[in-house]
Amino acid sequence: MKKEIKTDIHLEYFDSMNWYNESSAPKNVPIIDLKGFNFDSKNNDIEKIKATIIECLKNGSGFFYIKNFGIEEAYLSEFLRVTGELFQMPKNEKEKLICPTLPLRGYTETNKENTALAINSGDSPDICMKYTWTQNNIYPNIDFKNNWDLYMDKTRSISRKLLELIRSALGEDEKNNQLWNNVINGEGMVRHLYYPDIPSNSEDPLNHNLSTNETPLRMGNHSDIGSITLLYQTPCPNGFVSLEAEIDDGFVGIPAIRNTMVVNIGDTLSIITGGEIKATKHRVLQSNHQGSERTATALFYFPSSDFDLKKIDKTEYQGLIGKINPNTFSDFLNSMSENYCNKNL
Ligand SMILES: O=C(O)CCC(=O)C(=O)O
Ligand SMILES: [Fe+2]
Repeated sequence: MKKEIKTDIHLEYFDSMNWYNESSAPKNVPIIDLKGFNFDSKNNDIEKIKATIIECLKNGSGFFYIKNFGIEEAYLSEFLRVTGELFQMPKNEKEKLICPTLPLRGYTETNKENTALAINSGDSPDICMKYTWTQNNIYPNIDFKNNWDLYMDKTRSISRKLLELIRSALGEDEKNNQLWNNVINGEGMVRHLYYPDIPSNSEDPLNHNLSTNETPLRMGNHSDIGSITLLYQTPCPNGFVSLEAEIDDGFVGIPAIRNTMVVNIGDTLSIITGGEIKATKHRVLQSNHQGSERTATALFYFPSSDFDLKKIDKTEYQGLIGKINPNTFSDFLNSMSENYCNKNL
């Protein structure tokens, strides 16, 4: 049955946001237009798109934008409105959506996770609230559920199609590579991150950056662990560019460009291609000034739960796996999730 989602209510608010335009995309981060794009047809555009993506993933930044990806802005604005309401709920109501058991899902309070620590690439708690959608979800109301189901369906299907393109561009056999099949027939996890306006010099108890001289961060430098990530970000009102990708030994700002999503590759895909394509690290900066509230909605696409880690040299995942010795990707993911919370806070 087709789900009806109300739209357009929130669009005016979108118009007032401080979006960047396409000319602000960094030079090594191409914007790929998927307009009218039929992922199945064999036309020139597909070849051009494949070539641009592969060049970017092999020799470029590993980050690209997509536009005209088939999700209406009116729907996205409604999705963000419904989701924003969750974060505005009273603390005790939000706490009812905290889920202590696996799989990782539901509401997560700010500073409770430490992405960088989880993958051994630093120690910097995530200064954002999160809400996660995967299986056996807990949610505030049916309107919310419908919006999130749809977001999951749409972004999962884009991810899958992009992965099919990448596989074909790499010349991989469509049938016989079981690891690739498990990657393509994967599962999604959607996480919405709400970064409150906590400038790096603020006395807010959630600001852990106050005493450090290093670059103030609200998420430490990391690569994603799945196969591909699609990120829909909204801009900071003060114009601050918060997301940065590590490109050629430096960090490059990835601004929120209206009507685009950011795409990057995770460790799993890098590993199964023998490092041929890269999982670019990235981090999220904290602003020195007020007006730095932002949101990011990530679809992490993971291989199917039976993706056989035994077929992969586990040293490839060293640093992530730690003491655990998982056989399948879902064991791996669950162990990562368990280790994810910053128990020192
Ligand atoms: O907030 C962002 O823009 C990026 C978040 C991110 O990298 C992640 O959750 O893995
Ligand atoms: Fe990430």
